[in-house]
Amino acid sequence: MRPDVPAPPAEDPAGRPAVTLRDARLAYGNRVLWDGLDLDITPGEFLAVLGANGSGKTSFLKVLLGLAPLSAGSLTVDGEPARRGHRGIGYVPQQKHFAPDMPLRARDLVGLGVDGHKWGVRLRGRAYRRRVDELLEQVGATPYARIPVGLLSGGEQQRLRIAQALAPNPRVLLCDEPLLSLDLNHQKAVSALVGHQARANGTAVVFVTHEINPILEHVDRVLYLAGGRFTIGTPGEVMTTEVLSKLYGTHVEVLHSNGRIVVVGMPEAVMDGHPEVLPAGEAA
Ligand SMILES: Nc1ncnc2c1ncn2[C@@H]1O[C@H](COP(=O)(O)OP(=O)(O)OP(=O)(O)O)[C@@H](O)[C@H]1O
Repeated sequence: MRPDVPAPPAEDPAGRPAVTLRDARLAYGNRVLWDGLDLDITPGEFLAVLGANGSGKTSFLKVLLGLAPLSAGSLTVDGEPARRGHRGIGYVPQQKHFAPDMPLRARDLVGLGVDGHKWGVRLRGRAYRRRVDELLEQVGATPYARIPVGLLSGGEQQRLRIAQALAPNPRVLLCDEPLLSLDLNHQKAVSALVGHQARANGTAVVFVTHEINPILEHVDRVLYLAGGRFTIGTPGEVMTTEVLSKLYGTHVEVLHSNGRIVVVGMPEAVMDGHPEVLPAGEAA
């Protein structure tokens, strides 16, 4: 019988990036979300994707998931063209509640991540149970392991989704606002868990968020999207008044206080999700 616990991702002998985008463009009609995007995400890197509503953060993940085709340019994920159902990708979708009558306990949901979503009768050994227990423990879900998922709170359900996505030890982990509806302690715990997944297991993390502060200590680079433009760099390089003002095309103020970053004065048109009012242009 094959072991139920996945092995850590093998070192890539070629040292190739986990994700490679070249001259990538995504546009819906004449609305350009980004253009000329060149990006290598290396194994173990933690990339935060930031931007206002409608700037294209979720669309970026959809492209990596093979759910939306690039309008131009190329993309490989784990050395292959992006495609649906890639086993090397873990995905934490934007939060949706499970139906109250969903016939699945919390530990069963996490177990689906461990044994590859295979339905039907399976012999599940001690290694499987140990891995599920470990994941439940890591997200603080042990106390509700036997409760049907539909009866859990939004935050409790979210922690299970994170455990499920981490279960196969993915090469690439895509997270779409995973901290929404988590309290501060669980935001910290989940951020640390995802950060640890990157460092310890070489998983490349792409983390979409409106709020960089809870993940700041784990982030290597930021991809900041705004008004059809983007900029990429370390948080220290990107989160400055000068860089974000250039990106938004108007003066915004980036304040640093007690280790937190606050962006003040983003233009209404961008915050309203109508980025086409700003000219699409080159990367800042
Ligand atoms: N399939 C589609 N066809 C046309 N337009 C789309 C499609 N998918 C997304 N869009 C548009 O692209 C823009 C970016 O959407 P996206 O969901 O990627 O934004 P976001 O940055 O994740 O926003 P939010 O922070 O509100 O979740 C939006 O204006 C959206 O309406």
